Amino acid sequence: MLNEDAAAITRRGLMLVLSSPSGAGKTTLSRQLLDNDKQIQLSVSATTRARRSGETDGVDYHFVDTATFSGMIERGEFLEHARVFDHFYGTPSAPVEAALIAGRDVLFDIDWQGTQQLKEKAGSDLVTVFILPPSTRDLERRLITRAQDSMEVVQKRMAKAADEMSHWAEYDYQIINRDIATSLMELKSILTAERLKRERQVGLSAFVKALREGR
Ligand SMILES: Nc1nc2c(ncn2[C@@H]2O[C@H](COP(=O)(O)OP(=O)(O)O)[C@@H](O)[C@H]2O)c(=O)[nH]1
Ligand SMILES: Nc1ncnc2c1ncn2[C@@H]1O[C@H](COP(=O)(O)OP(=O)(O)O)[C@@H](O)[C@H]1O
Repeated sequence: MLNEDAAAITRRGLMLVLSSPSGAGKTTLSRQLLDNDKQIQLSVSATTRARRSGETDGVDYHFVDTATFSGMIERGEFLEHARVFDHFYGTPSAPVEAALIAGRDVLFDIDWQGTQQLKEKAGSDLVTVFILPPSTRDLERRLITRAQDSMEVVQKRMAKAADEMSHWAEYDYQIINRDIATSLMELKSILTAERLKRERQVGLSAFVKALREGR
């Protein structure tokens, strides 16, 4: 490798997990991160929940029925899957494996149950971030202003928020999502620092060897 190749040092792809109580802002943050950074791609989950307006099948989720979801479990197509609220959610393995092999990073918007399963499988490839709302009132307001769920579903999500937030300390990083621009900057900083970790830059020894040999 030549010294001019510093930008091309082989790097191991990482798996960035975002979790939060529903409504704290992880979908908004994920979309902005994906728009800002072409090295990371979203792991598109399969779900049995109904599509919301503004969501696209195959982009935000693969919307499937329960029979299709069960078939995917039986064929071992999921890296992890869990029941959240009244629906099933799962991460298809194949796209994740392909991205990591190609040295690309993968973003996961999954709950604490999925995060625990991924931790067992992926170990140090995993970087986990928990998003907290600034207050309970803000969380409720965000769920209501999103206007995608009935009041009954909003109440269900609020009732589950305390339970979800109890898992905050299982994550590597915590971001309090007051304003989106600051949260995005914090998330990008985490990603940048994690990419620079020695163990992820697998091409570094060869690069330094070439530097030391004056090549
Ligand atoms: N374990 C697991 N959780 C998922 C997956 N996809 C989404 N989730 C989680 O399911 C929960 C509900 O997601 P959703 O219905 O989109 O509502 P949201 O909370 O408003 O984003 C969120 O906590 C997501 O992070 C998945 O593939 N696996
Ligand atoms: N920092 C923020 N300040 C104000 N509103 C926000 C912020 N982050 C997200 N929102 C709004 O809150 C609602 C819920 O956000 P969303 O990203 O769908 O949350 P989640 O994916 O965690 O359920 C959306 O209407 C979004 O526009």
